[in-house]
Amino acid sequence: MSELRDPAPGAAAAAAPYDALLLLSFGGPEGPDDVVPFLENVTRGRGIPKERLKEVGQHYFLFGGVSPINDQNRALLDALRKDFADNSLDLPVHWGNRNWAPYLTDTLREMVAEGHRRIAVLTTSAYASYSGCRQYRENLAEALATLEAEGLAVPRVDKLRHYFNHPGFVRPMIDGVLASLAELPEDVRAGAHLAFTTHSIPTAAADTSGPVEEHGDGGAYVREHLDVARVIADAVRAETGVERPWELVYQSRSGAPHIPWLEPDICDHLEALHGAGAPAVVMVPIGFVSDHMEVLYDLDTEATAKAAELGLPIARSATVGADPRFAAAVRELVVERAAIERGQPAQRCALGALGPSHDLCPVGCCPAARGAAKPAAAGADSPYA
Ligand SMILES: CC1=C(CCC(=O)O)c2cc3nc(cc4[nH]c(cc5[nH]c(cc1n2)c(C)c5CCC(=O)O)c(CCC(=O)O)c4C)C(CCC(=O)O)=C3C
Ligand SMILES: [Fe+2]
Repeated sequence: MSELRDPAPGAAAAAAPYDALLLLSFGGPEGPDDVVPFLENVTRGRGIPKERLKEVGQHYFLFGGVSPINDQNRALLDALRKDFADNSLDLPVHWGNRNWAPYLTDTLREMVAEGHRRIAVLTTSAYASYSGCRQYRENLAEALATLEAEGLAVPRVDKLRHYFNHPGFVRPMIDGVLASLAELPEDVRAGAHLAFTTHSIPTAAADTSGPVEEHGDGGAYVREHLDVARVIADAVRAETGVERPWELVYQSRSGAPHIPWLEPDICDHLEALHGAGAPAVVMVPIGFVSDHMEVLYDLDTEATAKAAELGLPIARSATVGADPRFAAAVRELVVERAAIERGQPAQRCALGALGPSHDLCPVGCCPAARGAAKPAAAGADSPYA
């Protein structure tokens, strides 16, 4: 079909050397019978207490055993395909997950069978950290090793740079905060605080997130989130003319209680804000790409119930999801990286103070906390070209 279109001059070559994009995500259960096996996939070898697993299973059962993440990814696939078609970027988009069907290895096997050899990878995780970056790179290496063992061609996979500060990721969230403020009762709107939230991770993982020179004191993970929070808070102030207190807080902690994770938790934060007389709060889930379970349960259910109990007016702003500006940002990231791989100049958009993130994770980036180091693809230490 694509041969029948009349591409804009140069557009057909804009993705070269890439011949496909892979959307790489977390995966989630599609019904009640999937919940326990899914949780086993997620937590294999990770030392999550049984009690916590039972509790998280309940979150999924509350939603009929269906994770919202799969439909979110289907919507993002549609948005990407539409954006690429509208902009004559002739690049097929495939989808594979770490923890549930469609599994990454199966998707890569199909892509190889279709003849794809040079694949750009977009993960549904915007920031540096072991869980959000290296673990996906390990999953890619494991999948490539499986293909190799099956005697199949091993494609080259390049992970697109972290997009936490890309305007196409940040601007929809700014609009989301403005919309949430408008939803609050008028008498508390001007005094509303902003609570930026992200996934808590062990402090040891935060401290070693990002390239080695960024390790220490929250590492790249905390620094990147603070930069995005500041950009959004500044833009909201510029738009509303109101200076609002804001803070970066955390949610969705798991792991054993004696291991320190990033704090404060959103629920404790709401309590503290209420105690200090804050009239209202907007929760801004900057750490998440779509409205998956962490957002729908931990914020929209648990934290929202906490606020109701306190009598604290609260709103939760939108994640980017399948926003067309995010789809366009992904196209820009592909075209940018493709130019770099061809040795040509590229436009690298970024808001905030940190600048565009690296293309290739350097050696020592986001190490795993436990066990021997596993091979990781799409980085300077990749065993694959
Ligand atoms: C940084 C980060 C992100 C954000 C970046 C990104 O998006 O990748 C994220 C996203 C997600 N996490 C998800 C689900 C889970 N995460 C868990 C456990 C953990 N997450 C961690 C970190 C992160 N997780 C960590 C350090 C653990 C401890 C165990 C380990 O070291 O691996 C567990 C086990 C039970 C529990 O919660 O304890 C579940 C079920 C889903 C799917 C939701 C859905 O189904 O809609 C999504 C998008
Ligand atoms: Fe998680």
